[in-house]
Amino acid sequence: MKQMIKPWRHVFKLDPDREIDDHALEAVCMSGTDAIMVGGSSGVTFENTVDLMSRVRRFELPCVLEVSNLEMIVPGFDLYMIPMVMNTADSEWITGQHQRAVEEYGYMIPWDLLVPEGYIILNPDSTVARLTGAKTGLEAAEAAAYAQVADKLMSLPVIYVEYSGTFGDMDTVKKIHQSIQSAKLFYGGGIHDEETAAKAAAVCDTIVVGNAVYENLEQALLTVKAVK
Ligand SMILES: CC(C)=CCC/C(C)=C/CC/C(C)=C/CC/C(C)=C/CC/C(C)=C/CC/C(C)=C/CC/C(C)=C/COP(=O)(O)OP(=O)(O)O
Ligand SMILES: O=P(O)(O)OC[C@@H](O)CO
Ligand SMILES: [Mg+2]
Repeated sequence: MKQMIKPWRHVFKLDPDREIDDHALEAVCMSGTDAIMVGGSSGVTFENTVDLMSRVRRFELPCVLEVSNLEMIVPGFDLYMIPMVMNTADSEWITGQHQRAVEEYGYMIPWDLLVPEGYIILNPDSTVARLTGAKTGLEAAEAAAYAQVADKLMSLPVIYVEYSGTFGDMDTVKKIHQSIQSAKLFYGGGIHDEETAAKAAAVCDTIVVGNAVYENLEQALLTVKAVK
């Protein structure tokens, strides 16, 4: 099951805390994207997550949950992506919440469906950077070293370079990509049209498009074309 992420080149990330009408949701799900990732850094609850999952489930593409709090865990997703923030000193976001989740869910956890992600958060102005106390002012070599810790020491299957809200430094993403061996590199942040999609797709395995869906859907849909 976990292998399903390997060929993904394009993912739309939908936020349960934001409105999307049926017409827009259909366009996103029928766009040719490889998967829908459900997630967000704030305002995500059990209710709004169930609602979005059941609407996405009308379409035939993979639908995965990116877990950012314990309240949003809903059964029925294809996979559960579990962020572990590499560049924070606050262990709460590396193993702390995870330890409590395992304690709480215990034997119910479908381990085969869990995909840990080594998160490297690089936009200092993002909600997620503030929330996790991420050390964002990294040189490319420093970021690449975090990526190698995730890939070569911790054997995480996914490294996620997160510039949520802004288009990042593609040289840094490229250096990270060149430095890793086994993990798949996801990039997200500020991809809003075909051009930014193509630039990001050239330096990572999988691009993730979030806010653009809500800000300019027509342009957001063109990001699929850039990687296919
Ligand atoms: C029966 C059944 C299905 C059981 C469920 C099994 C399961 C999934 C068990 C849990 C196992 C487990 C170990 C869970 C971990 C729990 C947890 C809360 C971990 C913490 C994760 C973490 C580090 C969160 C920090 C925030 C983060 C990295 C969020 C990722 C999403 C993100 C960056 C969104 C960006 O948000 P966006 O909305 O774009 O931001 P803006 O507001 O700035 O736009
Ligand atoms: O919303 P954007 O900036 O596209 O970022 C996508 C994703 O990486 C957010 O977690
Ligand atoms: Mg967002």
